[in-house]
Amino acid sequence: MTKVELQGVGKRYPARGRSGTEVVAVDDVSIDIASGEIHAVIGYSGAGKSTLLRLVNGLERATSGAILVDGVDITALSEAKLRSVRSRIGMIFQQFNLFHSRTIAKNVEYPLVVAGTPRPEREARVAELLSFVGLSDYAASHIEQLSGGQKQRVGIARALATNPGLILADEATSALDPETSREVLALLTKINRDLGVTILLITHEMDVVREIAHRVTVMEAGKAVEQGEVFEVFSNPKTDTTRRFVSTALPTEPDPAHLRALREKHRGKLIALTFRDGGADQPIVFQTLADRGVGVNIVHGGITDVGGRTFGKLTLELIGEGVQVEHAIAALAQQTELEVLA
Ligand SMILES: Nc1ncnc2c1ncn2[C@@H]1O[C@H](COP(=O)(O)OP(=O)(O)OP(=O)(O)O)[C@@H](O)[C@H]1O
Repeated sequence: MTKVELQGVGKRYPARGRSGTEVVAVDDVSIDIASGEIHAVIGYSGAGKSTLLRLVNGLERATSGAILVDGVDITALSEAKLRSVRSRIGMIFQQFNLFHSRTIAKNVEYPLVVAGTPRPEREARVAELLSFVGLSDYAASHIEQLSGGQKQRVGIARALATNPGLILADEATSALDPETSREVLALLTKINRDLGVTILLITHEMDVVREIAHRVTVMEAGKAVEQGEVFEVFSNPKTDTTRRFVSTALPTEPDPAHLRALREKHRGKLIALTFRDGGADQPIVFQTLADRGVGVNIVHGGITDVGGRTFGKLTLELIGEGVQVEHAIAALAQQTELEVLA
């Protein structure tokens, strides 16, 4: 279990050539990652996620701020001391970064060889790791004989070899299909839960965050623009960037063009209701409408799970006499978050 604290971290790259300008890849980012937490950093291309990850494993030096790994500021360490910190950090990559000329067992064994672990111990550990990731039968196979999901399992076994307290995952599932992604995410969840390993992952996929992260930082142009528990951040987004991520994976309100199309088709009053854990649920809403003799069509949206909690938006068409519909809207507004759309 490892705790990571980023305190006002910045990374600037000097201008390239005469006419170039300095690049601020990471700009005053602070993140507290508790021991045993799965923390996701989400952002679009160029937001600074990869740079941030390289700063945490010490492959690059921050130009400002402090990065404390279990209380030790790695920005101030010598290269030799940094290597020792790095040996307690496992890395997982989008393109797996495996040795194609070696067997699966040899790939997993590699960090143990580097760490100087004696051979009998290494062999036992490799067998244990392959069993943990469900690849015991593939020890003697070569990388090209494996599917993408299996390759990532080898990557994960290798990352776990030296018993790290922290795993850094760089777009670990971006190269995989949705089904295989879910299996790999389930394995990461198991590692976190059963072994207590802290995980810092970077991604541009909202589904990854929704499925496994406890807390999230949204990055944009090098800055951390939102941060907190996954449910809190995504059920109540404050920035356009976060709203755009939410709309890729969660049912939200129709955009203006879609709303116009809905309006063409549905002549009744259109309202959007927000459902969240602890709030009014659907039976109450539909009962309220039925009690007032108001008919209803669900025309857009859905309900899903965010960080293990219910969240969603439904756009409804209300059908009935004007005054009944107005009364129904007033009653619903008492029970749940409601917006009259058109
Ligand atoms: N070594 C470097 N030298 C100069 N600029 C760099 C360097 N590495 C990254 N950058 C710049 O820093 C910014 C952030 O890049 P970074 O790769 O960290 O973003 P990202 O969010 O990981 O995006 P992607 O998912 O596309 O990798 C970009 O403008 C990028 O061009």
